[in-house]
Amino acid sequence: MEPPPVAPPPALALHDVSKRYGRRWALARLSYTLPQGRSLLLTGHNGSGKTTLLRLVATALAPTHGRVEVRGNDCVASRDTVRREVALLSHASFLYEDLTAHQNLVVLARLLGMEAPADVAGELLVKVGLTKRSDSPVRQFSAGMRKRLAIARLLMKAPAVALLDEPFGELDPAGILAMEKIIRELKDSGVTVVLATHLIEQGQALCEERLHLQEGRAVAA
Ligand SMILES: Nc1ncnc2c1ncn2[C@@H]1O[C@H](COP(=O)(O)OP(=O)(O)OP(=O)(O)O)[C@@H](O)[C@H]1O
Repeated sequence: MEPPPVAPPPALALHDVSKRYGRRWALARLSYTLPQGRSLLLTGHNGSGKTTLLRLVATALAPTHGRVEVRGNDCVASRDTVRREVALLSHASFLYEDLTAHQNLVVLARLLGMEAPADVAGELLVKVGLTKRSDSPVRQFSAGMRKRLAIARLLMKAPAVALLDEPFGELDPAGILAMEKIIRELKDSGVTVVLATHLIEQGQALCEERLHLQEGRAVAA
């Protein structure tokens, strides 16, 4: 008789995670498991720890105590593996200011070893509604345009886990609709979405699970 199939590791696992900045605990003894195939809405007031948690998962920070795992890989011990699987859309957009939108995406496409970088870049600019400004340098971009270009970068990376920190911030109504569509498409293609937002209605419509933080602890929403 065949042995029973091995269950896939969770998309995300937090094992008693704490993070301290100086004397301030931003996260305190957080444990949580997100099964594969589910998406997570992260809520909480300003300063409750959402960005800190996303940065731990993205391996931009290490926990002070405890362990964070992405698809069974420890975010500290297997940092390079995790980095290949996650992408973070954050307040800092990591764009080359003097390059155009199109050039920014071409640079990334080359780094990722893609064939036809210019074509891939062009298609993504259509998707995020930036074709009219594709040849403008990023330093001339508004906050919302930067957000659109940042999500194009994330899509190009095609991560298994997409970490979205306030993806709707700075976007106009059409941009919010476009972002919702992009998030739905990510989910439909099997990407795990972790979405931190103050727009709870939008977030609940997109995510099956919710984790609400209060002063770095998980509490009932
Ligand atoms: N680099 C840092 N140095 C010191 N303290 C920090 C740093 N980053 C965050 N903090 C503190 O950690 C706590 C959690 O901050 P965090 O940015 O994770 O919250 P947040 O839930 O994302 O807030 P917001 O909704 O305002 O984006 C806050 O008390 C904040 O002041």
